[in-house]
Amino acid sequence: MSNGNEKRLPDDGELFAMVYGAAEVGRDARPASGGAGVPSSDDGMPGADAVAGEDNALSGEVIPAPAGPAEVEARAPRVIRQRGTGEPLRVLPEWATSWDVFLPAMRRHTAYLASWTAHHGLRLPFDYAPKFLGRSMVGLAVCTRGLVRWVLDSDQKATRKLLVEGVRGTAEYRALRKEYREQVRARLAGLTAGGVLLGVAGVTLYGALGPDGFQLAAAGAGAAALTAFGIVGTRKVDKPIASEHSTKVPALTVDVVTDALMRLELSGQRGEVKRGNAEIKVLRIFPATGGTEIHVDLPAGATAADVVKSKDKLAGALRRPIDCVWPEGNPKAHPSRLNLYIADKALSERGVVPFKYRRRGVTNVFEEFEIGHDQRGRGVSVSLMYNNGLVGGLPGMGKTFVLRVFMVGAALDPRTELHIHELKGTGDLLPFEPIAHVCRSGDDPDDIAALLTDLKGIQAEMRRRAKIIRTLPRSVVTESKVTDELAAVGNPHGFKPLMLVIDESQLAFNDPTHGKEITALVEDIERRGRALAIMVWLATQRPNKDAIPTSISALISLRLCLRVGDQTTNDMVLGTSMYQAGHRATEFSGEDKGVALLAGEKSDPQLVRGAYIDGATTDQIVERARAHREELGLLTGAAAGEEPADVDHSTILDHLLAVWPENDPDWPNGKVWSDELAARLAEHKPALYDGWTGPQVNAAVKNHGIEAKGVKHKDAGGIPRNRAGLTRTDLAAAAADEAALPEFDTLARPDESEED
Ligand SMILES: Nc1ncnc2c1ncn2[C@@H]1O[C@H](COP(=O)(O)OP(=O)(O)OP(=O)(O)O)[C@@H](O)[C@H]1O
Repeated sequence: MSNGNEKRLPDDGELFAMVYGAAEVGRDARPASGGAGVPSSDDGMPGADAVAGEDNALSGEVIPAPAGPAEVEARAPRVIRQRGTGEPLRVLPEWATSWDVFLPAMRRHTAYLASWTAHHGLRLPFDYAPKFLGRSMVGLAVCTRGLVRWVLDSDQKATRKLLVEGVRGTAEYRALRKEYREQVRARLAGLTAGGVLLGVAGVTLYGALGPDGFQLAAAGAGAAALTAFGIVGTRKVDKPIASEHSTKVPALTVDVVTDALMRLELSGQRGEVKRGNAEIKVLRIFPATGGTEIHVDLPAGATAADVVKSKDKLAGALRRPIDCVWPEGNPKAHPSRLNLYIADKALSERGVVPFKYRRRGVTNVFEEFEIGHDQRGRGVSVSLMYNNGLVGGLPGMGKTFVLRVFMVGAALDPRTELHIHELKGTGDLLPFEPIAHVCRSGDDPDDIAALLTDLKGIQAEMRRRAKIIRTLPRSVVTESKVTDELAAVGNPHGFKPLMLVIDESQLAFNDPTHGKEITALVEDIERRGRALAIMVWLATQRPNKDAIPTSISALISLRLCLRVGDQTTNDMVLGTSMYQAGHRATEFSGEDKGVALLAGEKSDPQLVRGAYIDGATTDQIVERARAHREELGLLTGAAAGEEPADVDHSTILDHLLAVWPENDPDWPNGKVWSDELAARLAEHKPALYDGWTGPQVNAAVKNHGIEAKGVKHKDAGGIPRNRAGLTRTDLAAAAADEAALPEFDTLARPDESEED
C-alpha cells in the first residue's frame, strides 16, 4: 500500500479522469489526508488531479466535460424507426399481380418479337441463307485441308525434318522414312475404310428405306453436313451472319441511369455523389405503357424537385429528346424518391388522344371527367365544379381545342347552362350554339355590350342564389354551397351549373368603354360564383396583367399553359416561380399542339395532352347533348329559341339619370346622397342593383370620372347630416361626354397595337 507521498504512475481509471474529468470516475472522491481539498483515490493516495492541481495547475474557463464511457453507453443510437423492417415480403413479382405492369410488358415484348421475326424473316432467304452457304463452302475447304494435313501428318513436319537432319543416307534415315510412309498408308486405309463403310451404310439404307426414304435421309445428311460445314466456316470467318440490332440510344440500365443522374451533381459538390447503395440507388427499372419506368432513391440532401429542375441536362445525359424524359417526385414515399418515366416516343410523335365520351356517355360537372392523357398515356381527369379556369398559350398551340374539351365536358351534363363569348370572331365555339344559353362570336361593340349584359344577368343570378342559400335550412345546405343534390334536375331552387366562357378575354378587359365594368363583374362572379355553381373559363394568347387583371388571375384555380415563349408568361399562367421549379411550358416544341401543363389539380403541375375534338366530333356531341336536354326540358336561352335579351348599351350614368329627376323637389340643390341613389337604383333595376350600397355606387361612377362629394341634407328625423353623394350636373356632363365619344371601331386598341 502506498503512503500517499510516494510518486507513482496513474492507473487507467485515473488517466480517464484526467482526460474526461473526475466526475465520471471519482464521484465519491473525498479529501485525502495528504492535503486539504486535494481529491485522492479511494485508497487514500493523492490522485492524478492532485498532481495537476499543485504543480501543473492550469488557469482558464471550466467547460462541461465530454461524456465518459458510462454516459456513452447509456445514449442509445437515435434511429427513427421506419416502415420496412417488419414489412411483409412480396410473394409474387409485380408483373404477376398488376395488369398495369403486366400488359405493357407483354405488349412491349410481343411488339419486339413481331418486329424481330419480321426483320430476320425477311433477311433469312435473301441474305442469311446465301451467306451461310458460302460459309459452308469455307467450312468444307477447312475440313478437307484438315483431313489432308492429318493423312500427311503435316503438323509433325518440322519435327520430322529435325530428326532426319544429319542422318540422311543412313539406316536410321531409311527406318524413319519407312515409318512415316506406313503411317500415311494406314491413315489413308482408315479413310478409305470409312468411305467404304459410308457407302455400305448408304446401300443398306437404300435397301431398307427405298429410293424415297433414302433421298430424304440423304437430304437430311446433306443438310446436317452443310450445317456442320457452315458452323465451321462461320467460326473461321468470325463474323455473325445476322445483322446486328443497332439502337440510336443507350439501353436503360442501372449504370446508364446512375451515370446520367451523377452528371446533375445533385448534392451540389462535384464528385460527392457516388454510385451504389450509399448514394444514388436505382430501385427498379420496368416497362410501362409506351415507355420505361424507373424508380430511384436519390442521395440524401437531393430531392426529386432538383432533378425536375435539371430535366434538360438529364435528357441530354440519357441521350433522349427532352419530351421523352419525365422526372417527377413521389411524395408518398419521400422527397428524395424519383419516379422517372422515359417514353419511347416524343409526345408530338404519338397519335392524337381520342375524347373518351365522343360516342356515348354523359358527364357530371361535380365529378371528374377525362380531359386527355399524360405523358405515360394515363387519363388525366379534372372536376369542373368549384373551379375557375384559365387557358393560355401561343397562337395556334391549341387553346381553343383545349377550351372545347372543358366545354364539351360541361355540355354533356345536361343541367349546365353555357354562356359563350368567343371574342376572336372566327366562330370556333359556334358549334355549341344549339345548346348554349348565350353563344356569340366577335368583338364588335354589340358583342362586348352583350357580354356586359350577360355578366350582369349572371351576377344577378348569383345574388339570387346567395340569398336563397342563406335562407335555406342547414339540413338542406350542408356546406353553404350548391351541391350536386341542390343542382339536381327538378330541384325547385333551380341551381343549375352555369359555365361562362370568354375566349380571347383580353379584348373584353381592355375594352375602352366597358372594360372596367366587365373586369369588376368577372372578378365578382369569380369570387362569389364558385360556391354557387358558376364556373368562369378564360382563354388568352398572352396572359399578362392587361389581358387578365391580377385581381381576376388570383381567383383562378385551374390553369392550363400550352407552349409559351418566355418565363414571365409561363409564370403568369401557371403561377409564380413555376418556371424556376422546373415546370416549363417554354420547353414544348411547335409540334406539341394541345400539350399543356395543368396546375391546380395536383400539388405539382402535371403534363396533359388534351383530347382531340375536331369540328365534326363537336357537332356530333352537341347534337347528342341537345337531344338529352330536349328530353329533360332543359334547353334555355338562345338554344330554346328565346329572343336574346336586348343589347343594353346603357351605363350606370344613364340609370342614375333615370332615377334622378332634374328638379328633384326633395333634393333641391341638385345633390343627392349616394345611399339614397343606391336604393332608387335597386328599385328601378333590381336585377342589376339589388343590394347595392352608397359606396358601391360611388365606385361605379368613379370609372366614369365622377368623384363623390360631401352633401349636406336633413335625414329622416330632420337632423342635418353631411354624407357622400353625387351632383347631377356631373352625371349629366359625363353622360354627354361619353355619348360624344368616337365610334368604338375607330378607337385605338392598346393591346392589339402592343402585340403587333
Ligand atoms: N389536342 C390536340 N391534339 C392534336 N392536335 C391539336 C390538339 N389541339 C389542337 N391541335 C391542333 O392545333 C391546331 C390549332 O389549334 P387551336 O385553333 O385550338 O389553336 P389556338 O391556340 O386556339 O390558336 P389561336 O390562338 O390562333 O386561336 C388545330 O387546328 C389542331 O390541328
